[in-house]
Amino acid sequence: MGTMIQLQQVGKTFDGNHVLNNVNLTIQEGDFMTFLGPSGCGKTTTLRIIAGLEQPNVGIVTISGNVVDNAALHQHTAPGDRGLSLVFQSYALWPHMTVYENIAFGLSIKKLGKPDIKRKVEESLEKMRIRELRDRYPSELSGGQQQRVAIARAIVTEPTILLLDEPLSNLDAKLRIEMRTELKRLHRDLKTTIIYVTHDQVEALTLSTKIAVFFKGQLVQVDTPRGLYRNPATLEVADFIGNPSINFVPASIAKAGELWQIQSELGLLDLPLQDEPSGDEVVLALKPEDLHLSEVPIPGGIPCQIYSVFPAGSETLIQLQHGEVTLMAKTIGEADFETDSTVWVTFPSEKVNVYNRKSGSLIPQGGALQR
Ligand SMILES: Nc1ncnc2c1ncn2[C@@H]1O[C@H](COP(=O)(O)OP(=O)(O)OP(=O)(O)O)[C@@H](O)[C@H]1O
Repeated sequence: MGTMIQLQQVGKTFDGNHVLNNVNLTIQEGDFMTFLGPSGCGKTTTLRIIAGLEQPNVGIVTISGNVVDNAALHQHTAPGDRGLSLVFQSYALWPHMTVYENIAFGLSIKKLGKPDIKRKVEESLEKMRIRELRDRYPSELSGGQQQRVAIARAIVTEPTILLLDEPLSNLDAKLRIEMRTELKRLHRDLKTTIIYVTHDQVEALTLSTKIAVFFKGQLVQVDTPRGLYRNPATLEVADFIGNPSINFVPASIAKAGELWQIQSELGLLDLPLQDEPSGDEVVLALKPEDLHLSEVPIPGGIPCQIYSVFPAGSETLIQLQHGEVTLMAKTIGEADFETDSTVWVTFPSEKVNVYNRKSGSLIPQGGALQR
């Protein structure tokens, strides 16, 4: 798999405001790369720069080995000349054309024969499950139906790169999940490189092969969904990923032989770390699902008060109190815990993430051998 798209030190300012700073990113052929981050962090701007709709003020953009933007040389290749079929799902549908005609349009300008066009349009209608809408006009469609037509129109030309900006945002919860399945299958079947913008972490985690996380115009982490979920690179990312939010516990740290001894309200913890902490203050991050609750005292169990219980059908959230520390635990299924009763909490020490308190950066666990 070759490199499809590369951004080197890309920066963008709008009216003197830096909306992208020093973005370095490589997208491989066949990746399903999702840009994830809170509103206004620069995801769409990055996508538009790749498409050529926006010009970076700084940096170089390369597509399939060709430089398409070099800010220093004032070099800019127009969107249509980037040697790719770029398709924005958000492009509006043609109002005077039926669904069928909208989808067929891209093929007819490619001068495909009528029978081929018909077959391909029928296929993409089928894939998006909108066959019954083929003769309607866009004004006769719901927002979600329009989105599905737009995706069908995007995939019918079999582009090498598909750019999708929040394509499922208008769909209701059930349809969203169905369409996620369809998009995932599409990616597998078409082997297209997909770049996908969303602020929905579940969507990012379920669909992508890689996720690029943006915060305030900075690219803070590029990782697989699993890597991102297990080891968020900063406290900010850790706070953003996971529902309910991850638990943070301030702690102090000191070297103890081969290990590091970490002291917090939850007690003492000895961990191997790959790097030296940048000071003696750290923050521990514990995922709600990694906390195990016992109704009887167990060795190493931290006594906690049940503050509140939130049953949610398939899972139960339990808010716990230990001294000044509040913890959220998540268990699968129904759980009958009495409010104000005591439980004993344990967690696997290898699942704990340690962050430098000042810089917010992760100090990965593991000895030198695991580097
Ligand atoms: N044409 C423009 N002129 C001025 N400012 C702009 C322009 N386009 C984007 N911005 C600003 O750049 C920042 C990044 O915008 P961008 O659309 O890339 O964010 P985003 O992460 O995609 O957000 P959202 O999820 O809300 O779409 C925002 O502060 C936005 O207001």
